[in-house]
Amino acid sequence: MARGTQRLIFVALKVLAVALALVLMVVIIRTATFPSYQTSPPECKPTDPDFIPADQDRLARFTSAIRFRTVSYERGVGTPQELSRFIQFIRESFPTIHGSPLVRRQVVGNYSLLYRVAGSDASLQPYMLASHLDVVPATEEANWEAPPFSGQLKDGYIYGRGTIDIKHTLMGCLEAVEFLLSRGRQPKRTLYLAFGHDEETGGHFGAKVIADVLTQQGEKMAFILDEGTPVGDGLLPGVSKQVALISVAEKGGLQLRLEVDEEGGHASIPRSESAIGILSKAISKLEDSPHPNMFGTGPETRMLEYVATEMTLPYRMLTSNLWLFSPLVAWVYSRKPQTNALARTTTALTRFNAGVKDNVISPRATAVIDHRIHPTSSVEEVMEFDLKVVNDPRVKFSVINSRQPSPTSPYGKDSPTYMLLQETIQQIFPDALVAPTTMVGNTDTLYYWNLSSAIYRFNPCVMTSSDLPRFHGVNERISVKSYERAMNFYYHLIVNMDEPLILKRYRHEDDL
Ligand SMILES: CCCCCCCC/C=C\CCCCCCCC(=O)N[C@@H](Cc1ccccc1)C(=O)O
Ligand SMILES: [Zn+2]
Ligand SMILES: [Zn+2]
Repeated sequence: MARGTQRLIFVALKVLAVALALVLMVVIIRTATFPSYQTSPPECKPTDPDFIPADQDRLARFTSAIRFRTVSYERGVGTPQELSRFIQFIRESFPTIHGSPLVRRQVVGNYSLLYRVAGSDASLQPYMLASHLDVVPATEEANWEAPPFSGQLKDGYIYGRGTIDIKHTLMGCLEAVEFLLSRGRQPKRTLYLAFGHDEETGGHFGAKVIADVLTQQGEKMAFILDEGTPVGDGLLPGVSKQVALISVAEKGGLQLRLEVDEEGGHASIPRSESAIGILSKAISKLEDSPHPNMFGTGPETRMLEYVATEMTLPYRMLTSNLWLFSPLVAWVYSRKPQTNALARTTTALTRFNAGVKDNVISPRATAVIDHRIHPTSSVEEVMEFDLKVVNDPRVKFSVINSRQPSPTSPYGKDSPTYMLLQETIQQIFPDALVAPTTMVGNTDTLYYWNLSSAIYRFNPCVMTSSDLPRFHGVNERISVKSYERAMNFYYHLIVNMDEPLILKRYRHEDDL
């Protein structure tokens, strides 16, 4: 090798070594100095004078609520009589709310409830706590440890459909307001309680109508809090502490029907391709072609940064240096369904129908695909992607339902409402970190976009990964302690909203 070439290689190696040393230094410095986003407000204790205990009466009210079979089956098909009975039960169970001159109650869309609790200072913008009255059906009843509509108490847990989705927040909000009013207190800021009756089938006749009513009344909310992500225990890799996840955005949705119509006929004289075969190839292509991994562009990235300082060293190093390791973390995210759902638009094949008889070639095959769209993508982008992937004019696409991803609500120290939520969560869950994230399922908040630019989705309940299948699944349950925390969470949120110290600390948005 010529001496000139040798020298060049030597210099190149030296430059590379210096560059690597510099990168390593930056990685170490960032790991050591990465900021903490957590706060430590005073903990809420059972000895506090304004602690709401899960006493016999409150537990009896909650278990009774679980016994109402307020099931939604499909769009427009629910259980109207049971909803009416449940509404009557609510009316009788919370006498202070329903007798208070401060409270106006409206039944909206026949079965949804909208309460307005008048604040003492009309100059302050109101806010809204949302939940829903309906539940999904309970299947596999025989596999439940206690019947799904029993509200049975077993080993410290209340069993039943709706215990974590979402009658605990519905009843929790009502208990909090009842407690507040029965102590003769009036909030400074007006608050709304909005309870839709068909969230589980898209909210078309409940939340949508609530939103119309509020829009007609010209209301704008300082913030809205609806059902959402839980306090995760062991859900985030590399974090041993619990992490309360506040969803500051919600994925969009695109439900597509795919249809192939071909000639059918006798199974003894088949053609080379059938409707079933053509459709199978199309959906198999879609399943094999995931939408791009968007890690690094949405709240899923910030979620990691919010807990970075509490992570084990390898994770902490990666998370504090996403400028370098983002592709690696994106790959890690794609490996598990829960994190994969946060990082990209997902594709779920939910229905496949064809054929009527063993020896008849079906002239028709249909399938349904349920996409959940990443906050940085759109319905149009997803449609275009799918058409390109399938690339077969024999496969007809039609849209069953679509919703764009939500706007992202403000979060972090610059947002007083987010900080109010964070601090309230840490009062009730003192061991938990708090982080923003994206809601991968959909909620009634879709209809509330025009009412507020600060919409949050949170479920005040600790959940491990083994609890997640209980959502819409078998053995849905909540511990008595968790229900107690839910009631106190809403009560403290209401009180904190009027607490000058907390507001002063973060006050620099006009709406607060
Ligand atoms: C590190 C990862 C942490 C991620 C944690 C994820 C925790 C997930 C927690 C809860 C998920 C379950 C709650 C989902 C509730 C969504 C409510 C729902 O099912 N909505 C329906 C709405 C709908 C829309 C259109 C037609 C019918 C119904 C839905 O999304 O399908
Ligand atoms: Zn729900
Ligand atoms: Zn649900």
